[in-house]
Amino acid sequence: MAMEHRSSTFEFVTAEKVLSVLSYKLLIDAVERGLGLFSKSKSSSGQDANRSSVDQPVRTTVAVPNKGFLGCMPVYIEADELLVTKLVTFFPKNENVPTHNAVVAVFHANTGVPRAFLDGDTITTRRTAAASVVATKHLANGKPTVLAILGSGTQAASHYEAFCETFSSLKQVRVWNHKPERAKEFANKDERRHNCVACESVEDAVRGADVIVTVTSSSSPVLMAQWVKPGAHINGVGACRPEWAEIDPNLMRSAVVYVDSREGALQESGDVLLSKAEVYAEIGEVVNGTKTAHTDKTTVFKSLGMAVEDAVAAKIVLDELGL
Ligand SMILES: NC(=O)C1=CN([C@@H]2O[C@H](COP(=O)(O)OP(=O)(O)OC[C@H]3O[C@@H](n4cnc5c(N)ncnc54)[C@H](O)[C@@H]3O)[C@@H](O)[C@H]2O)C=CC1
Ligand SMILES: O=C(O)C1=NCCCC1
Repeated sequence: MAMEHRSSTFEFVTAEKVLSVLSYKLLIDAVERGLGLFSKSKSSSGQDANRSSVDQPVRTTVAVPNKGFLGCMPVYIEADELLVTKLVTFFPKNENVPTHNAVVAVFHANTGVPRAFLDGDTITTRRTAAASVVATKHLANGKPTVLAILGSGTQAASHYEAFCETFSSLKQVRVWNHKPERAKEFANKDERRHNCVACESVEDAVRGADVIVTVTSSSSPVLMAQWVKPGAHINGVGACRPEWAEIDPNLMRSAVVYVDSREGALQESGDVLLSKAEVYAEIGEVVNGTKTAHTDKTTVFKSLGMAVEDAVAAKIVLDELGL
């Protein structure tokens, strides 16, 4: 009987349904608030009326040797009564199926009963780009006109969309891929990409760019310090393993480094760990006004991805669909 009750109470929300309601307009504001709540939860005392309680341990992973990993990303956000976990796999060598696959499970916070399961690929794709937009809004030096994207996969596409939608000042988007034909395919995908040009080298793509996004599956640095314009802002989105890096260690050490979670970065980010760069702040601390946005300096936002971002995205989907 209990099983019958359960199976009739939770829904599976497909990728199509998620995409139909998860707009960047809603998502960027929600992710910004989520990042702020996450950083506030650790900095204020239990007596503080403005305290927010977000319980989000660092992602746990199990490896499948020479293939990939399964990550488990739980969170509880007291303010929203959200009890959520994402299960995500990353198999970078996949050829004919996506490299990332995920489901997001939402539970009723007062009973622990399952409420809904959502396609997690679409949530991961969009909320990651939304987090980069939030960091760029706070850390870019003025209105960006040139964006460089290194990598041309799923995240490249979502970052392209989210950035073009948010920053009307953008005049040119340059894209690079280690397989040049893939950069050309990306730039020529459809007429909406009229402002997009494929570049032969990373240097051609990033020279003079105001904002750079690294979204590759590379395990060694692709973005070199000497090519980056002083004052540029970089969103480092790939390299989610402690032994992987996408960004020149000299660039990591000379830039002001922001992260999504300090604890996460110190466990998972090869860009931070291998370079021994100092982490200046969490981006949520900038959102909360407790740390400075050094917009006049070269800045790096090292993003690893957080459950709090998945949870606020899931909330938008459930609210919009009335579930
Ligand atoms: N920070 C976050 O929240 C998240 C980070 N990611 C990471 O972002 C990166 C991109 O993810 P997706 O676009 O979904 O993956 P994808 O598999 O769709 O694209 C990967 C891109 O990297 C390129 N690439 C592969 N090997 C390379 C190499 N050795 N050098 C340079 N480029 C190489 C591929 O050609 C492709 O353009 C991955 O590292 C992924 O793990 C993904 C999701 C969330
Ligand atoms: O936050 C996520 O989701 C992921 N981050 C790093 C790569 C796997 C998925």
